[in-house]
Amino acid sequence: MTVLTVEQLSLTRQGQRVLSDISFSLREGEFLGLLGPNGAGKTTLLRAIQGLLPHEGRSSLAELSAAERARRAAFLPQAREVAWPMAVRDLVALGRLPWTGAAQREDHRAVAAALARMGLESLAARPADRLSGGELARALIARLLAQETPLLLADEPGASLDPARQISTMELFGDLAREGRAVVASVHDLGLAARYCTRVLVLDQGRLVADGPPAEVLSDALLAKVFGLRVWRAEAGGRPLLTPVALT
Ligand SMILES: Nc1ncnc2c1ncn2[C@@H]1O[C@H](COP(=O)(O)OP(=O)(O)OP(=O)(O)O)[C@@H](O)[C@H]1O
Repeated sequence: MTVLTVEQLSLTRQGQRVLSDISFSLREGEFLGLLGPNGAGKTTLLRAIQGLLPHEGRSSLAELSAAERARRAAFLPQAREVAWPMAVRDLVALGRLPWTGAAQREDHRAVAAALARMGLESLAARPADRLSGGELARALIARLLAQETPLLLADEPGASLDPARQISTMELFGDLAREGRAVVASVHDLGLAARYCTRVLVLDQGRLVADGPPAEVLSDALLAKVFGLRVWRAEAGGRPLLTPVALT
């Protein structure tokens, strides 16, 4: 089933074309990596498809009412900050607001499951402004999970996480996709994207320059042209492994 349709989406900010004619659709079961150099338009696209920025063209998600959109899609923004010193458990429970907005049994289950999935049980009562950067990042991912939406949108979910937690987060998103949800994540680590995403979109200066399975899309020619990189390649368990080794 299609969970998101984006058609000819374009966006201009302060006279500059930031996104040009982006079209793609996403089905349940897909873990889509949004790739591109700094300034390529990844954050702008993640926000525009939710209707958070005025744009031309269409996004099926942006057309929904705010309440319905919150039941369809959860969003992890790039900024890892909390405005109040609320307990981690309460921060994660904010993900439940689109559903009941009250402390129902289902909300407690979803919050507990999200805390457990991010290994945060022992920090649940800690005020969120007294967490390390990586712990706060995990709490915000737990809030994303607690929303229990068919579609998850995450802007650099690996930012601030140690290498093992970056891997476990990518594995978690892969598991969610296999369970029938759909995930879109902007990712700078090409190795992680190649290994865990089922599909990648590559943006370059606001244009969609490639869309497909990582093993096909992340060719030497594309990586050199878009990222200015050479990579070392191997394969493990049927999945591509790649590590940037030099600037071209
Ligand atoms: N508020 C703004 N006003 C004007 N231009 C903006 C604004 N925010 C971002 N831009 C521009 O839009 C373009 C795309 O930015 P965006 O943040 O979407 O890139 P990105 O691919 O997410 O980059 P990064 O990898 O650095 O996070 C950039 O050229 C940026 O300078």
